[in-house]
Amino acid sequence: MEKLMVTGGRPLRGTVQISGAKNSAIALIPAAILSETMVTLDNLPVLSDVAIYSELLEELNAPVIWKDDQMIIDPSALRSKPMPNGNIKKLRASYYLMGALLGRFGEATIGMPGGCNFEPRPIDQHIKGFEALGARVITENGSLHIRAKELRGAKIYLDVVSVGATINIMLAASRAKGVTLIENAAKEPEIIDVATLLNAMGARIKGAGTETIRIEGVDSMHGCRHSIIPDRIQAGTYMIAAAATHGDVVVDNVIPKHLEAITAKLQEMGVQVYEMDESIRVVGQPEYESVDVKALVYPGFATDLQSPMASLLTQTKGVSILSDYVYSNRFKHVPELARMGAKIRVEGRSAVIEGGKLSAAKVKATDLRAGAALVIAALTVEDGVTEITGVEYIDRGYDHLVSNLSSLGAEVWREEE
Ligand SMILES: CC(=O)N[C@H]1[C@@H](OP(=O)(O)OP(=O)(O)OC[C@H]2O[C@@H](n3ccc(=O)[nH]c3=O)[C@H](O)[C@@H]2O)O[C@H](CO)[C@@H](O)[C@@H]1O
Ligand SMILES: C=C(OP(=O)(O)O)C(=O)O
Repeated sequence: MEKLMVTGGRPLRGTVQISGAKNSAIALIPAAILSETMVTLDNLPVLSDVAIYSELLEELNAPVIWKDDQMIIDPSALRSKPMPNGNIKKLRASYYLMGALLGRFGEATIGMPGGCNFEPRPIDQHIKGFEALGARVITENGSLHIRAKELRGAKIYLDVVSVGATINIMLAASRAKGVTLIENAAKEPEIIDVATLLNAMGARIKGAGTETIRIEGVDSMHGCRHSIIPDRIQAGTYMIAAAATHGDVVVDNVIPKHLEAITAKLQEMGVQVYEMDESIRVVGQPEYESVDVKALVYPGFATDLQSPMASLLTQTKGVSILSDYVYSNRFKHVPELARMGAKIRVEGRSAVIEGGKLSAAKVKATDLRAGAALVIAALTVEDGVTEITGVEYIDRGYDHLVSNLSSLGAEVWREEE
């Protein structure tokens, strides 16, 4: 196991290139198995979740060629197989194999997903969707057994706006007979990205990115080439890090529209943010106003940026309230930030954060974005070296983190624990 070492106190300066979105990639890879011929994905991020997913496809007899930021998936000899354990447990998005295998074979046996379990993350809306499409779903020995004699289009109203359920239902419904309507669908950019790939593979999906998605099932799907959208969460993390270190950073290869909520919040604090065509420049200032932030579903402030934002809010001159309306208890970073001297406490679904200087400490990343929060906090520390363990979580979502931060002038390195 490795740990991350950070000597902070240096403003980040320069340009950072953002890779493709993790949350798209790990939905697009399983989506590819709905095709009978080869699918090529470009702008793929180099992340542990992507590596695990490519192994999952190999297990299903779909060979994968992955070089740099391109993956070629050959699902022509794909076979249906129960996948109760192993790699399935290593990532959250393994649940997309439920929808994809159900669509392709009318059956799937998949273990309960793993990944970042910062709080219970039910999948009842996924199950409700599969059942509405005519599948029988049984939970046994920690796996879901999903079978359908025939998948039939249906109208599905999601009780909770869920990214995963929206995508999983889209996957299965693409190969159902007739029309499926998903009402109260999630609107995240990654959902549009998945619909774009599926349509290029021959699906008939309309309305992705709105709260009603219409899917007309098709009998067969074919290969295509697709370029993954930029990772708005990685981009937002670098924007926050630039502000927290009072630096000046151009975050390149992004879709500024996807970053409007974080841009607006940084500007409200007094950070200068300039939007360009495919990049955003963040110019830090000596002092920041405290602000209140509410994490919501898209286009609201992303919950995945809530923990990194907590670190920035320790650098203001007042008291900020950071609430999460997607996850009620996503605050595992709070005790770790407190170890670094942050005046922070949890009240209900909010963190109350009083500005003040942080100090170096030994801290632990307990999940992906909690890890990002600790890296940002460590970058602000003026004296000493911060040690961050649990780097394997950070590697789920940030590729080239050490080289990216180093090229921006940070002193960051990895060491064996
Ligand atoms: C792989 C991936 O894309 N992960 C993202 C995805 O996770 P994921 O798709 O798992 O998150 P959801 O959008 O489903 O979850 C949103 C909320 O709905 C609840 N819920 C969800 C499904 C369900 O069946 N029942 C239910 O109650 C969850 O507990 C949560 O409170 O969206 C989250 C919310 O933007 C992000 O934090 C994750 O980074
Ligand atoms: C929670 C996250 O991912 P996952 O849903 O894959 O655990 C995240 O990306 O912040």
